[in-house]
Amino acid sequence: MSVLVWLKSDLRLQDNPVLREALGSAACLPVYCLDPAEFVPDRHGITACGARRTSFLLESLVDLHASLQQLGSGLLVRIGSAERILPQLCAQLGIDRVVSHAEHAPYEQALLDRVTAALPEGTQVMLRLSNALFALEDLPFTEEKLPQVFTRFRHQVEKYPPAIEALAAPEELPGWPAGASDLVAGVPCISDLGFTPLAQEPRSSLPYSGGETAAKAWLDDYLWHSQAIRHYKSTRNQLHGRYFSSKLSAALAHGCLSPRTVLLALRRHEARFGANESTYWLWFELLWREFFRLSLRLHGKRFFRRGGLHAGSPPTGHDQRFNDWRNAATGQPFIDACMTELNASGFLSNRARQIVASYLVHDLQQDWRLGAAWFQQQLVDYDVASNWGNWAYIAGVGHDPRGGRVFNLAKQVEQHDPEGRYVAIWSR
Ligand SMILES: Cc1cc2nc3c(=O)[nH]c(=O)nc-3n(C[C@H](O)[C@H](O)[C@H](O)COP(=O)(O)OP(=O)(O)OC[C@H]3O[C@@H](n4cnc5c(N)ncnc54)[C@H](O)[C@@H]3O)c2cc1C
Repeated sequence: MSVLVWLKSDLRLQDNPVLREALGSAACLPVYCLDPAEFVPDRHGITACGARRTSFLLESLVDLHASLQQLGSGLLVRIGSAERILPQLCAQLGIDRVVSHAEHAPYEQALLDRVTAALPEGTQVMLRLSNALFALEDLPFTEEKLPQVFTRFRHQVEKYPPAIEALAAPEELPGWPAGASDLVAGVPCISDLGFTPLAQEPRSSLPYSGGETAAKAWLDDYLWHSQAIRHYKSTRNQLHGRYFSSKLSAALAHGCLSPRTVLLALRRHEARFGANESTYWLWFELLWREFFRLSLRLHGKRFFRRGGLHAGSPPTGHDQRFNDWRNAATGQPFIDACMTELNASGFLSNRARQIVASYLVHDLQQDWRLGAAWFQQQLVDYDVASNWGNWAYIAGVGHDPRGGRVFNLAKQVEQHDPEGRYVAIWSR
């Protein structure tokens, strides 16, 4: 059996069920497709994937390629759409089976369907859920019965905790199929995708670069060396710095770490040093991530509608105020500092995300979906479910039982940046 492993947001060896499916096959070709459509601006001048995330992605691919080479394999990275590239490779190399990550979002599912339909007749497709905390069959409710309020979801999961296990990294992998040796492995540069190479942003709070190796080292630092986790509950709403929150979002979004690997490491930390309210709170936040993923699976395209899950009526349309917001030119120093950080570094603390999102929707009265699209372009840790789910929540058309969150800018600044230190950092 000759297997093509189509990697997407699962760029790691450890706890990767997709890669594990290739073990025991005669040949295996790991492939990643960089779709140029992701880098083309839409009518608002917004691309699906901006330069900072692309840079992190390419670093992750370089790291994965090196790790795969050590196992006797390697990563084939192609620029082009998966629906064109994968069927061609399957036909050219006589691939019997394509293994990939099962999707939970409609756009990604539609692509998967198109790829499947275009594969040569007889090619099997095998899908594995690789970035979820829980297997669907282990949840204490069916997918359709997902509680619509997070607290109820959390209570159910805590009352009937699903099993958490992580797969070991493979120790070796089958080589590439015969005929693949003339294909060139390796990763393109960012300029091949139309971006100007970026310098590191010295003020960035994101403490690591792309790839499983860096992500594992950061997780070790956070849980074991610095033990910053022990104060997470009291620091998580801060705005700037290396250790105020876990910074695991980028590693999770690109699949450099699986959520199960993170949770099991957290449990080991608790077994050694004791659980406290901070270790509990990291689990709590990982549950939010899982909740949004399950919700997106259930609600599909409704997740992206202006009226969201309840056919609500948040502000519609946009004008110059949206451009001012995205260009950090609103004239509100705190909002402009946040947007400067986002645009320069690709990262923003959770509190800053909430404040700028609330400001765009509730103060500037702009369509929340444009804000979500701008975050999608700019965030290194962009995750379809977490991004659109949080934006809808703040706009009052998502899962918030209180019907949306309005953050009073003056109060937030008073509470979180009373001396203007954060604004000073990002106004330079
Ligand atoms: C408007 C808006 C947009 C957002 N867009 C994204 C996004 O695209 N990708 C993303 O990963 N998170 C998003 N978040 C959630 C949250 O802001 C980030 O996960 C967090 O700031 C990342 O930093 P951290 O890893 O240090 O988080 P920590 O506070 O250390 O949390 C640990 C992990 O829990 C998860 N998590 C924490 N808060 C949330 C939350 N509110 N919703 C879902 N998961 C959460 C993340 O995986 C995070 O890495 C968004 C929040 C808002 C308000």
